[in-house]
Amino acid sequence: MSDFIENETLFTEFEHYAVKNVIPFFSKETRKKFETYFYELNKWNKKFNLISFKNIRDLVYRHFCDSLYSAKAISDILTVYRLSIYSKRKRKREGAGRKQKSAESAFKVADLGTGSGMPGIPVKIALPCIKLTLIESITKKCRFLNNINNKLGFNTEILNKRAEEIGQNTSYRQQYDFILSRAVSKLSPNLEISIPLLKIGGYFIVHKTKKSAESSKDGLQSAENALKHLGAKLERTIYYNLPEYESDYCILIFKKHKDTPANFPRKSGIPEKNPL
Ligand SMILES: C[S@@+](CC[C@H](N)C(=O)[O-])C[C@H]1O[C@@H](n2cnc3c(N)ncnc32)[C@H](O)[C@@H]1O
Repeated sequence: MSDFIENETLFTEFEHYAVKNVIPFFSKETRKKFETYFYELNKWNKKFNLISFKNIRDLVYRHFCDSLYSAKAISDILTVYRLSIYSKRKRKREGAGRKQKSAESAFKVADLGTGSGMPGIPVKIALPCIKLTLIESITKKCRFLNNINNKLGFNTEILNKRAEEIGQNTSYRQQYDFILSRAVSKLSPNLEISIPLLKIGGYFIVHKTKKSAESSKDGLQSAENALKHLGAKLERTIYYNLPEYESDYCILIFKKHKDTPANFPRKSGIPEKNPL
């Protein structure tokens, strides 16, 4: 019972924080889905060690809240193009045309190196109309992803493969509007496995700490060559803090402006071992 009250209070705090700082729309359904994800992650993590978190506050703030900043980045980008992703329900009520609705729900988003679903699952909870693909090379994590996909009633595509392989497959190459990535690798290899999946004009949204984005070894400076080869440019950086954490966080948003040459991504492991 005390666990239940503790979780209820935590989720109410989380909801208030999210609505004030990250996403404007948090329905009862949104909360229920986050609770289901929280419950399933706690249950599976005991057996399969899918993700590290110190306690339940850490799971909710450092993982869920942080992931929601990817949803904010997507909706900010779409707002610039006057395509509010939150408006689908409102337009439905108002009886808007079928053509407009199908255009909005056609955004294809992939989370590359998603692990136990972050940031992809929180983003799909916040923005249910996106078409989501989760890419993860470890099978036990994909088993969890299949389970949570069913529990949440989503029709997410789950690819249990290396991103290098997917990036050379014509069914996936240059097919996505947004690629998301969090804690997968250093910036240059992360760009090499992500940018080939984007359509021209698509966005790569990557979570970093401010410190790592600015570091000469891992950060933006070290990725200049990769960006030139891959045909992408840094468009924008969003800085933010998370409640209870001292680090400064940021999201780097890159835009793809031309075709990626056919030799990228290179074979599995090479982008990491021998960064561009
Ligand atoms: C540190 S975890 C982060 C997981 C998740 N993004 C998060 O923020 O909690 C990195 C994940 O990326 C996956 N990964 C790393 N390189 C990959 C690749 N080339 N293709 C597919 N998955 C990859 C790993 O298996 C691992 O599950």
